Amino acid sequence: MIEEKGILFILSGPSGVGKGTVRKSLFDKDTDLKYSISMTTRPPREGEVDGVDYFFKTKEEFEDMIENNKMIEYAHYVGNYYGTPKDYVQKQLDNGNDVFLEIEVQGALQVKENFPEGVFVFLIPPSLEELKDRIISRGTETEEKVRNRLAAAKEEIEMMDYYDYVVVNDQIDTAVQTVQSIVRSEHCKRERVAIQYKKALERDES
Ligand SMILES: Nc1ncnc2c1ncn2[C@@H]1O[C@H](COP(=O)(O)OP(=O)(O)OP(=O)(O)O)[C@@H](O)[C@H]1O
Ligand SMILES: Nc1nc2c(ncn2[C@@H]2O[C@H](COP(=O)(O)O)[C@@H](O)[C@H]2O)c(=O)[nH]1
Repeated sequence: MIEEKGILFILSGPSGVGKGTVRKSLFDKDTDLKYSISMTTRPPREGEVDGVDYFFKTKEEFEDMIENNKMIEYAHYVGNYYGTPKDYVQKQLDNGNDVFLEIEVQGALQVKENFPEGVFVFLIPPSLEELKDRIISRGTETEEKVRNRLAAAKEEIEMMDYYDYVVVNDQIDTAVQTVQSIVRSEHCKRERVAIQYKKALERDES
């Protein structure tokens, strides 16, 4: 009997490109995916709920998780820690469920080392001007933070070659459909491989 593990999908890209917007819209359509809620030391924004948007932790709590090897990846991004707790992701994958991470680039590259079979999707903005407008119009960051996030964005965009897919988030509906097609086609691909593998085993046994 072959245990079929779930697929790990990683959506990454610069701050403000629309990762959260795309992910929420995708989850409205694709209920089979499991979203891994990240942990962070940044304070909650207005309307954000602990355990829904993030697990909000103190620096000490976060560092304790790191020391106890309980994170799949983590990054220190523009003044705060962000990371993916290990237990939930591992359990879902072991149960055959597909898991979706929405994380920044340093973390995605760590995941690639430990889960090279993951599917890595990079979201890019139509232009840097549009990226700046999106971060500013969201209204969540101070001027200094916008500057820091844009500086990080320029370095992050250079890393897109490490990803399996690059999707331009110009029109939101098109970007969501593209990510949904990637999820579906990767799923079909793995199912096909599993079927071929089972057939090969059956042939060997007979
Ligand atoms: N295709 C799009 N066209 C225009 N505006 C968009 C588009 N996609 C997202 N936005 C807007 O851009 C802003 C940033 O989007 P969002 O918060 O989803 O980005 P993000 O990549 O998740 O950011 P962060 O990494 O900082 O969490 C939001 O105000 C969102 O409504
Ligand atoms: N490496 C990780 N990055 C993460 C994780 N969760 C979110 N993020 C990314 O951090 C930045 C900033 O997020 P914000 O909510 O303060 O705007 C953004 O790019 C997120 O995608 C994580 O678990 N690991």
